[in-house]
Amino acid sequence: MSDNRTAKELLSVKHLKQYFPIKGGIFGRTVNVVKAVDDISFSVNEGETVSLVGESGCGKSTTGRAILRLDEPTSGEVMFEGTNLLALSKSQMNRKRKDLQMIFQDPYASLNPRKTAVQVLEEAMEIQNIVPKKERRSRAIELLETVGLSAYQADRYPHEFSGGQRQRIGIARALSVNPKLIISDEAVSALDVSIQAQVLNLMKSLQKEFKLTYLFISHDLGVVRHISDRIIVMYLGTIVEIADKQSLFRRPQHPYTRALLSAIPTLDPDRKKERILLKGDVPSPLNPPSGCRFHTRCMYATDRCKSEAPVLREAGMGGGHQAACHYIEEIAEGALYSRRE
Ligand SMILES: Nc1ncnc2c1ncn2[C@@H]1O[C@H](COP(=O)(O)OP(=O)(O)OP(=O)(O)O)[C@@H](O)[C@H]1O
Repeated sequence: MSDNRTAKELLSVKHLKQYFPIKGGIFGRTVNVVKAVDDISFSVNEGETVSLVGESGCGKSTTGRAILRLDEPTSGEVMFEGTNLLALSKSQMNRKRKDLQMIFQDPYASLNPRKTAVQVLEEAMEIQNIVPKKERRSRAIELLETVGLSAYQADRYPHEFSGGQRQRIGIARALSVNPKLIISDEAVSALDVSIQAQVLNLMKSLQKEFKLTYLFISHDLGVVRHISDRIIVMYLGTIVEIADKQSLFRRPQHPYTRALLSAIPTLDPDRKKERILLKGDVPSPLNPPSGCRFHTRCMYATDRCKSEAPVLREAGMGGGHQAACHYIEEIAEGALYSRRE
């Protein structure tokens, strides 16, 4: 966990936009645009775990992919150790990828079925040319052991491993190039709950051992609660709230965050909470609502929310807690009542 007094910024995303053109007609013209990520800014400090959460389609994966330039962002800046990644040439960016690795939800899809575990890691080291050829195999085996696999499993193929073990290989592959930042995109979502906990604990211990920084993408607030230092809540391509984990869970400020948190089951009978049901589905990013994007589902929305987009501003008890809502104070004081039956 990072200490704010000594925190050093590793990644800073500024006004990032990712619009995907939708082509149509016989001439393949752009007929519409998906605003998957629409002007978001945030930073991640060295050694920190910052999570991006929100419902499916809110732009979490798109943000991760844009940072790594797996898709070229429409505009904005991605500052990594003071260098704007979006201004690098393709070959400079390829070299930089050593420092920024991504792990995915489905390691089976991202592992070559014809390569053994050890070959997967050797290949990653070869691409980045970081370990002399004759040392790669022993380094790969060492890494497999670091992530909890055994040397005798090194020459097995992906299909010979369980889902959790494959994710461990995915993590070892990311580690094999000595990254500084790991972007984890729903890395434990496909695993059974008990295996999820093991992989999350492994990620935590690797973070300490290798001084890693994580950007952790997940739709699951239970998982995010386990691993995060700070949490960023996204809704329809925008950020609605940023806070450290304790502040977010104890004092959520945005009506959307309140609704998300109210859906987490609690085992404590003294802390029964009222479930806030969100009406309707998430609108399409092809045609996002005017003003505050959440206004169509917000029980507090006024005419102002329909026309004026709120900006992120200090909320709650301060300390970096920010939310984008016109009525943070009124909602907190209970002065605004639900406008919907
Ligand atoms: N290459 C693309 N072309 C067109 N639209 C895209 C593309 N990639 C993503 N989108 C759209 O952008 C929006 C955001 O998608 P994204 O995958 O980032 O969401 P997410 O929050 O990660 O959700 P999920 O967990 O379901 O992947 C969605 O509406 C998605 O359909």
